Formats: sequence, C-alpha cells, structure tokens
Amino acid sequence: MAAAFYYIIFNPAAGSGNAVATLKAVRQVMNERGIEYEVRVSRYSGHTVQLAKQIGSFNDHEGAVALVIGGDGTLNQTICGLRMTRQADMPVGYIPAGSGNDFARGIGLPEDPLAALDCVLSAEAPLVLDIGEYSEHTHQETGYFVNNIGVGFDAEVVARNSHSRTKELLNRVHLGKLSYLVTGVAVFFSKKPFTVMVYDQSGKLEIIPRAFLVDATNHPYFGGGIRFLPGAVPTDGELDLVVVEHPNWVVFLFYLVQMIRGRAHQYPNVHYFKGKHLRLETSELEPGQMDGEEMGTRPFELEFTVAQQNFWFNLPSN
Ligand SMILES: Nc1ncnc2c1ncn2[C@@H]1O[C@H](COP(=O)(O)OP(=O)(O)OP(=O)(O)O)[C@@H](O)[C@H]1O
Repeated sequence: MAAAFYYIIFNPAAGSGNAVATLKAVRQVMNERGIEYEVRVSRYSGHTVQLAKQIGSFNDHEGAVALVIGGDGTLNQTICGLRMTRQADMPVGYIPAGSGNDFARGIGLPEDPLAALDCVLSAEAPLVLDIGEYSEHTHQETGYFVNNIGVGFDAEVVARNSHSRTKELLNRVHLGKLSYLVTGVAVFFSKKPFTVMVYDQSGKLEIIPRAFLVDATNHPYFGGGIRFLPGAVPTDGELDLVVVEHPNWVVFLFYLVQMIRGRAHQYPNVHYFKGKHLRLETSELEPGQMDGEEMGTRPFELEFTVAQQNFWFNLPSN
C-alpha cells in the first residue's frame, strides 16, 4: 500500500546548501501528483532530532512516512529522534542531498534526487535494513548510526574540518569536499597512532598497539565515496570493524589502496572483525565521529550491536 502522508524533514544546510534545490524539485513532483505532505525545516544544528521526536510523538496519520531531505547527519538524527518515541517503527524515506551521501551509496539508493524520489514513491511496504547501535560507557551515551563510527584518523579530520575557516570558504563556492582532502593530509602527517583493545563476538581480546584508522561500519563506504570495506553488507545482521595500524605513512597508504581493492585481508597490520556484537576500547583520549558528526574526545568504551530499521523506498535491482 502506498504511503498516506509524508513528513518531509529538510536540512537547508546539507550539501553546502544544495539541498534547497532538491526540496524544490521534490515538492514540485509531489504537488503535481497530489501527494499529501508537510515540510518541517531544521533551523539549527541538532534540530532534526527534535523534529523527529515531535513527529513520532504526535503523528496521527495512518501510514505516515518521515521523508528526509539532507545528508547522512540529517538521516542519522531523524532515526535517533524517531526511535525515542512511541512510533519508533515509522518508516523513513530518504532523498540524499548531502555532501557525502555515503548511506545512499552504501545501500544502492540513487543519488539523483528525482530518481531517489521515484524509489520512495513506488514503495508499497517498509524495507528493513541494518543500522548500527552503540553504547559508549565513558559518557553513558547510546545511539544509532547508519554509516559508521570512527575513532582516530577520520574522526580527527571531521573535528578539524568542522571548525575550519577553509571549509567555510570552500563551502561558499560549493567545494566543501576539497576541504576534507586538505584537512586529511594535514591530519595524516600530524596524528599519532594509539592503542585499541577489540573484543570480537566470542569475547576474545586483541590488543592493537599502533592503531590509526578505526571504524565500525554498516556498509562499504566512508569519507564521501571511498569504498573501503567491500565486504560490509547492510542486510547481513552484522557489523564490520576494521583497525588499520600505521607502521609508517608509505605502508599506511598502501594498506588503504589494498583495502579499497578488497585485498587487504592478508596484511598483519590490517585487522578485520565482523559480528552481531563487538566491543572497542581506547586507553588514551581520542576523537570520535558518528556518520560524519563529531562525538568529542574521550577514552572510548564502545559496544556495538545491530538494529533493524524500517525504511520507505525500493532499491533498484542491479
Ligand atoms: N539550519 C541549520 N543550519 C546549520 N546547520 C544545520 C541546520 N540544520 C541542521 N544542521 C546541521 O547540518 C549538519 C550537516 O548535515 P548533513 O550531514 O545532513 O549534511 P552534509 O554534511 O552536507 O552531508 P553528508 O553527511 O552526507 O556529507 C548536521 O550536523 C546538522 O545538525
């Protein structure tokens, strides 16, 4: 059965402002087809969680869908907000309009807004996909992620980039992605490796002394289009965790290239874990990122499990 009502949750800041044109195009199609909807605009960073909580608490439309127009951060916040309410199972539609759009890429949803809208409007039943669920014991924090949680290198890039003047300037000319590259190179040469402890699904502990890139991920993509974990699948009920050590920068770069080619399993400094339940600890203060948003700096004590999320779109078969 087609959805009866759409709550459009819109982030005007997503995609360096490009999301505005996406909303316009989506509204035009929905108006032409006489589809019922209302738009809730995110007014400030973090507002999306509140919007989703209001929708999940007060919706009285049968068959309602929360339709996100924004990037991975907006999608994450919508799901987290809805899951705090009595209508946690309300399906979530998605039109990718961010800078990175890794979730869309990772599940095979078209990045073209109108093609994605077709996938949403042609859906007749919820599509259930995996998302990550985490508990962070140092700060007593719990939540969900659609892409990944990273500790170390990528988190430092996210943190430095969020406060960078260069990003602001590049965003104005719609080159926000370039600032991640500039920051990435700077962090690459300045960040120190750190020790992580990983407990796999059976509880077996592995201590990794020179960790540099540490990511728990739901699908293959990170960093706005890097297919760095080809074996991660958002339908297998498991999460993938990778820890890449940093013996020196030449070897680290080589590992990254081999990972993208799906050929890094043979190297002793690239550690892969897969399971329904994984645990990760750092002994030092490290930055963290979740779906491209800063988590702050702390000694992390993270436990990961998998949750099932109702989405509202068809995925093209290819
Ligand atoms: N009105 C607003 N003004 C400024 N920031 C906002 C506003 N509404 C939401 N935000 C913040 O915008 C940030 C970026 O959102 P989002 O991740 O959706 O887009 P993106 O970064 O362009 O895309 P991606 O994560 O796919 O690269 C989020 O941290 C969100 O909290």
